Amino acid sequence: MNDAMSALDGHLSGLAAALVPYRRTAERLAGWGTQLAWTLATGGRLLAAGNGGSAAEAQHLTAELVGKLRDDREPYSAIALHAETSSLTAIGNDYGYDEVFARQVRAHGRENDILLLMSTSGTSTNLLRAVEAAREVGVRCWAFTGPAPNPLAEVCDDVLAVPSPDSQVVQELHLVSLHLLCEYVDEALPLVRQLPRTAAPRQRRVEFTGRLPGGADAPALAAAGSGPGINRHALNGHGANGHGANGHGGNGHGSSRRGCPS
Ligand SMILES: O=C(CO)[C@@H](O)[C@H](O)[C@H](O)[C@H](O)COP(=O)(O)O
Repeated sequence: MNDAMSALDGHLSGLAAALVPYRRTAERLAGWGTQLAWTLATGGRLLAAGNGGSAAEAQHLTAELVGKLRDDREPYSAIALHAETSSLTAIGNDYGYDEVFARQVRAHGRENDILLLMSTSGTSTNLLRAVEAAREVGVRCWAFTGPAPNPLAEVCDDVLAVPSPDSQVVQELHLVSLHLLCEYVDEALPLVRQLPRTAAPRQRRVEFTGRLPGGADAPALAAAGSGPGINRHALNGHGANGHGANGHGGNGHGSSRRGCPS
């Protein structure tokens, strides 16, 4: 057997060995698809990031959502953070490479958004910092990683950990996973479009302690029934908005799940 053939056989046998355990862990993608469809259909956004080969995968995913997977549908908001080259280089230059995603999460992330991080090792510091930033702004975190346990898997809300010791195989199954995720999003969209739109699009959580522009304060509005579950910690800078109140306060962990059909 020549070298080319042994590389071929070695690679394919590594891929084949990972498929059965991958099949089990990938079952979670159907639920992720429903949650992501709900997020996107209610004005939320997907933020995605990775380094190197995983950056290309993250960018592939956002392209499927902003464009389309297969059939025509409305475009959805999805940003690959590493592809923001001027922001990436400026933040890297001014704050260090560990901050390149975290600062963008603080800038773009809103409640009801999802951050999907891709990493073969699960140890990249800039991704771990991005999770910390997501906690601050109430964005839910998912990760595609290599084998668990790993640090990124530990800190995210959910993880798809590809059970292969080969980072190339991990990346290849991440590509399968992002395609599946988009398939599940497209499947779920007709269903979630029928649900009441309870989320406020693009709303940043802001601590609010003073009076509203109209003169009333938040507890008075809540007592008057201005919005079910109104939460003064979830008010935006323009006054009360009952749609943005989730009743979870500032826990930063999955607080964007209000009404989500998970
Ligand atoms: O594509 C590959 C290896 O397959 C490389 O470019 C790889 O993505 C880079 O070394 C990354 O920096 C690895 O980061 P991570 O996957 O461990 O988070």
